[in-house]
Amino acid sequence: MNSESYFKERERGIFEYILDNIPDSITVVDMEGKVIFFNSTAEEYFSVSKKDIIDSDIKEFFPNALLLKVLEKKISYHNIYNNPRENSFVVSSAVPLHDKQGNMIGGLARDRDITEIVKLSELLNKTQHNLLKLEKEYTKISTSGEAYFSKIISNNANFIQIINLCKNISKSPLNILLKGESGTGKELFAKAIHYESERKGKFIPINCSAIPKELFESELFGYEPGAFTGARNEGKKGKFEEAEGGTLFLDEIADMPLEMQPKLLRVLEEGVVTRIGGNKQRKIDVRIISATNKDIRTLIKENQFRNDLYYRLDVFQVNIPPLRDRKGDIVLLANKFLQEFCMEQGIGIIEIPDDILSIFSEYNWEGNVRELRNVIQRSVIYAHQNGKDKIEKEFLPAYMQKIEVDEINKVINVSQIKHHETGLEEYIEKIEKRIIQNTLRELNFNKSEAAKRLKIPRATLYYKIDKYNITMGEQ
Ligand SMILES: Nc1ncnc2c1ncn2[C@@H]1O[C@H](COP(=O)(O)OP(=O)(O)OP(=O)(O)O)[C@@H](O)[C@H]1O
Repeated sequence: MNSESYFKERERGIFEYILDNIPDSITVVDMEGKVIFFNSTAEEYFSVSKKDIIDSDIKEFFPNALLLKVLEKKISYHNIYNNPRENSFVVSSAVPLHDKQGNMIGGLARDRDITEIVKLSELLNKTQHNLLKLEKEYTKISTSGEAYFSKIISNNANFIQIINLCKNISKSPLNILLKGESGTGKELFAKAIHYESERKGKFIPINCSAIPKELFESELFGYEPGAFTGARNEGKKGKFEEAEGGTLFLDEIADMPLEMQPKLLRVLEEGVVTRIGGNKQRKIDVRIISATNKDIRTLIKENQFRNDLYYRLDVFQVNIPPLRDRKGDIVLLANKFLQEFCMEQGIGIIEIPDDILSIFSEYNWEGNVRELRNVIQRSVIYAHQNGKDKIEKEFLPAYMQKIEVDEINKVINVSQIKHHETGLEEYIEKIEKRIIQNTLRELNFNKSEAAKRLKIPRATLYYKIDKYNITMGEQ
């Protein structure tokens, strides 16, 4: 072999090596359809060996090969989807080959295996389908009564009783009056009762203190086309109609204008509404849950609220206690909100140290759970911005920072102390022992100084040191 043909042969070797190692299959045919090149990837794709196919007619192996069309029509084909074998998918392109003078001398086909992509896309379709199913399930569950009641958390026995009571009455058609300070969770209760009731219609909330007096009637009962200037041409459904088959939540009911009250009473008594400007009576099946933080009986005495309406609304009364009367819930709720916000912000859990919990349990919480939620949200943001993993006093609102915490509260979280398995006496003795030990240690085990500090006779101190088996000196 002369040197020129040696180099040509070598070049061809390198060229073949490259083509054998690309992820696409390559097939080259001459004008008669004889296979003159078939790379290793093609061998794998089509399970045909080079030695069998080279110099053979491509028709014998692939009667529908795209290359046959190229030879016949002398044009290129690009990205043709092909399924040559079961469970095997390729995208093929085939082009004519020309010599330097522009004469067609054969064709080249390139096939890209997309089996994995097709399988992944099938998997994605299946996953999307399942996700859709799960989304539907989730919507069903998350709007169920159980889901709503599980949002109301408490470890206060009285409060838990109230939750259970509400669950029990939710399926009855009784109108309910929820009484409680602002932010105690009245709306949360109203929603939970509605969803637990399994009433088919919607839950429609309306805040009586937020609607201008003049618009009240049209908001509640709706209006017919052209009922008044500024009315919509097509008329409008009122909240009663929107809540058909469901629940109408009248929040801040005490703020219902006096002149509206007899109209509401009539609807409740007759079970029909008539839109403003119309005379068609529409039968309605709506359960009313109302809520107030005012004492309606006082308003009745002051002629600000109608007695007869009050009795229609207050068929069943639920009193929701303020947060300050269920101190144990403060820690529980604070931690729940903390977790929620940290998750929402995508940050690690921030701790609420005991001294902050002591401030929380000392504070009056006029704004109840809503205020607690806001304080936690604000503190988490400040802690995160300052790169802290704990809530510090300065992250609290200024009015809370001023709160002086009771001495015992500082050491132990009083609101957390409850029945202890050792029994009261033994528990108190443990605390007493710890106080004596700490005082002695602080005073370098000087007993007479410790007795003075603890304001007990020396003999009593000796007795207790003996009783509790307190060792003198650092351990
Ligand atoms: N026991 C509870 N458990 C969990 N979250 C609660 C609880 N009570 C109230 N919340 C939350 O506190 C916030 C205030 O509750 P809600 O709006 O129901 O109070 P409200 O009594 O209706 O207030 P207002 O009288 O001002 O309308 C809401 O974010 C609610 O989810």
